[in-house]
Amino acid sequence: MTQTNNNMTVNPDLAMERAKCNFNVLEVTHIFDGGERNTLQRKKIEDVALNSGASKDALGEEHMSPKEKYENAVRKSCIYATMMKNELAELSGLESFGVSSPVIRRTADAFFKEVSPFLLHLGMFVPTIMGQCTPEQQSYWLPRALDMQIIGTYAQTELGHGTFIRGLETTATYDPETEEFVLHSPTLSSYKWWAGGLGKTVNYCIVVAQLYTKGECHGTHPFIVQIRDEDTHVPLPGIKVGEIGPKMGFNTADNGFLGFDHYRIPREHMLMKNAQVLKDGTYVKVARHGKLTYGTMVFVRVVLVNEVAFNLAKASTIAVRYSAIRRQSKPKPDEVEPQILDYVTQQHKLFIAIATAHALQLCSTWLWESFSAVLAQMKGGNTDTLPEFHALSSCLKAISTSDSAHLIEQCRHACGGHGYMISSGIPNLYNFVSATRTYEGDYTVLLLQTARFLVKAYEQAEAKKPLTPTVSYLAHAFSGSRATWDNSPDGIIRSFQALAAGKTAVCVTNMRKRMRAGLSQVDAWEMSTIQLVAAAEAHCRAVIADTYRKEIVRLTANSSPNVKVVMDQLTTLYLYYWALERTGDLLMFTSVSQKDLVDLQIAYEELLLKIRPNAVGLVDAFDLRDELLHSTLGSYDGRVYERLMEEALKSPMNKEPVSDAYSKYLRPMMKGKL
Ligand SMILES: CCCCCCCCCC/C=C\CCCCC/C=C/C(=O)SCCNC(=O)CCNC(=O)[C@H](O)C(C)(C)COP(=O)(O)OP(=O)(O)OC[C@H]1O[C@@H](n2cnc3c(N)ncnc32)[C@H](O)[C@@H]1OP(=O)(O)O
Ligand SMILES: Cc1cc2nc3c(=O)[nH]c(=O)nc-3n(C[C@H](O)[C@H](O)[C@H](O)COP(=O)(O)OP(=O)(O)OC[C@H]3O[C@@H](n4cnc5c(N)ncnc54)[C@H](O)[C@@H]3O)c2cc1C
Repeated sequence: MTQTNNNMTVNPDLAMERAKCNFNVLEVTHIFDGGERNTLQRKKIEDVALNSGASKDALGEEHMSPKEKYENAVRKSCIYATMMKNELAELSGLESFGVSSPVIRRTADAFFKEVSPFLLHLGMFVPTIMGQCTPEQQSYWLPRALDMQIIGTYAQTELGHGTFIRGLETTATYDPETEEFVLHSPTLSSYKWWAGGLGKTVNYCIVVAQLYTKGECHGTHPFIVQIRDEDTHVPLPGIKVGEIGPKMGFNTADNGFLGFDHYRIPREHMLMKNAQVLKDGTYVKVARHGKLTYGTMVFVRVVLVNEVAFNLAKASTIAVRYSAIRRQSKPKPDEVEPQILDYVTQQHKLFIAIATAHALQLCSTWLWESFSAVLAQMKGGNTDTLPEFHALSSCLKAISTSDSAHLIEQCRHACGGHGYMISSGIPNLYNFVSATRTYEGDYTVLLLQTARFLVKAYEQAEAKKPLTPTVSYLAHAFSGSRATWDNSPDGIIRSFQALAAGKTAVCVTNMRKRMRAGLSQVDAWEMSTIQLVAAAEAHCRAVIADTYRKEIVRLTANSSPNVKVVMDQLTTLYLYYWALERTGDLLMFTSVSQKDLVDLQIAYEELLLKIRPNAVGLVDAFDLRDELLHSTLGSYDGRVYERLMEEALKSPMNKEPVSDAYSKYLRPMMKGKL
């Protein structure tokens, strides 16, 4: 058991599940924390952040008005930020510890059922200062931002444009007379829209605007802009700012709008690491790659893979624990109603969620390490690996957010009616994660970025030129025969690669055909985009499967035999699941036969039964404290029905025996007096 409480009464079904788990849960926790030392450190941090009870609300957040919810979120953000500066900072010592560290995320999530109004400050404002400022600018802004003397956000998206950054309309025109930039919003569609914390919380923001100097436009560049008085918080003259209104989720994030009326900022407030405007207005390009100003977005895409893996782990913990205590139906009349976890269809819904949380977490660590390597190379002036990394981070961001949102919704389905309750915790998880599919680059748009890279790589392979590591499998795309099917894990990964190569080849062939028929290159590309998205998705699935498998083999090399077995079962389940989801593609691009697929389905079903006894152990190994789950259905003790009733009784609707609506409306209507 990874979470103990001596006085806790645990639901007997959950206790039974824990007793029959045949592997060492703590050993698996250590694997995913990156070692025992990290687990101990994380627990220490969680104890400091959560044991005081500061994360709790007197009244459930869901019963508050929007204004109360926001104020409560600010209150807790301030408590949390102060804790981060003091107690938590002192406890840090792990190499990866930082504002975006998964450890911080774990504790922060206990404070916020939705999100903190400081999310963009820590998630994008601070990283932009770190990534886009010159050393002098950094030494001025960073200490103030880290100390929370100023609070900022990242205002890039406008009413009219989000995806197409080059289409942004806000202008920053340099005036050499005063050595200032004049920020202006020329149209309604140029108003900044969406930035988190902008509505009411922040006093500064990064504004992305079209830079004009000496009458010439140099494209979009980032600026640091003060929008509210540092003392009174009143918006400064020339600034029009407000909150954008209720959303599906993120309702404590005060996403905002922002317009400028010829608003002046000092020249030094342009972030000048990658490009500069000199005092006389001369534009100087510093960076060797034109897209380095997009760096914060790339950073957040990397962070998001971890973010959604964590939220999927929460949803699967809730749904698996609930499925262990929930009994329903009577397939065998002489026996008691089974736990719903015993239904194979339920296992099919849930075990892939556990495996995906593992796969994405390991991919996120691997992606983070690749990112660090790319950054190190860029420090030395080498940007050669950036295109491959952009392609990789784009597709991993797209697929991880989309798969996680889908599987969190599947976890809700697995909890039946109770999963629909806000108190189950799942709706908030879904609302949060479904937004990640859109923000920081829409799903389709990012997969098309990966597809651009794949097509270029395919053409290189065709010309027998060397390929970068993540697409090296394309070299085998020209053998002329279909890939040989083999149901071993490595064989299935090779088939996924064959599928990605085959789909890319189809796209290239179709585009060439269309161009021969007279279409322009742009139109031929456009007509092929459905298939290009599918090719990029297939590529990404091959990358995830390969990384997951390799990392598990590496990380369990010294594990105990039962841990090795259960981790191997889960990776195999992941491979079988996706092979069975893509049978049509496998029939097109590999030698797989109908019999092979029937056999694979049976092997998959048998695997579900093997994993079943360890299901609760597997989610316990995520080691998510109850404070993080915010769930009546998923708490460690499994007291589901008691918690559901306790929460229902907290509803303000139950405060009065008879609602005012009775005397106002119901009674007059029923007595015919309305
Ligand atoms: C107390 C509280 C505690 C709280 C805890 C806090 C903890 C924090 C942890 C959480 C962390 C983060 C949470 C953050 C929440 C974020 C909320 C949301 C924010 C946002 O959404 S910000 C806005 C994001 N916007 C986007 O992503 C826009 C998407 N669009 C694009 O990226 C691009 O425009 C594009 C990719 C669609 C195309 O760009 P464009 O300029 O038009 O280029 P093209 O001409 O198409 O391409 C030219 C070539 O350039 C290549 N390219 C494009 N982008 C890149 C890149 N980034 N890097 C490298 N190369 C790039 C492109 O591929 C082309 O190449 P080619 O010509 O094919 O060779
Ligand atoms: C909760 C939330 C928080 C956000 N926070 C911030 C923030 O803090 N700061 C900030 O600057 N922004 C923020 N955003 C904005 C976000 O980054 C954008 O909404 C996102 O990048 C998508 O852009 P869009 O809204 O312009 O969608 P659109 O591009 O208009 O997408 C609409 C549809 O058009 C399709 N489409 C668009 N272009 C193409 C194309 N070239 N090819 C094929 N299909 C295409 C898309 O696939 C999609 O189906 C936030 C958004 C949300 C939802």
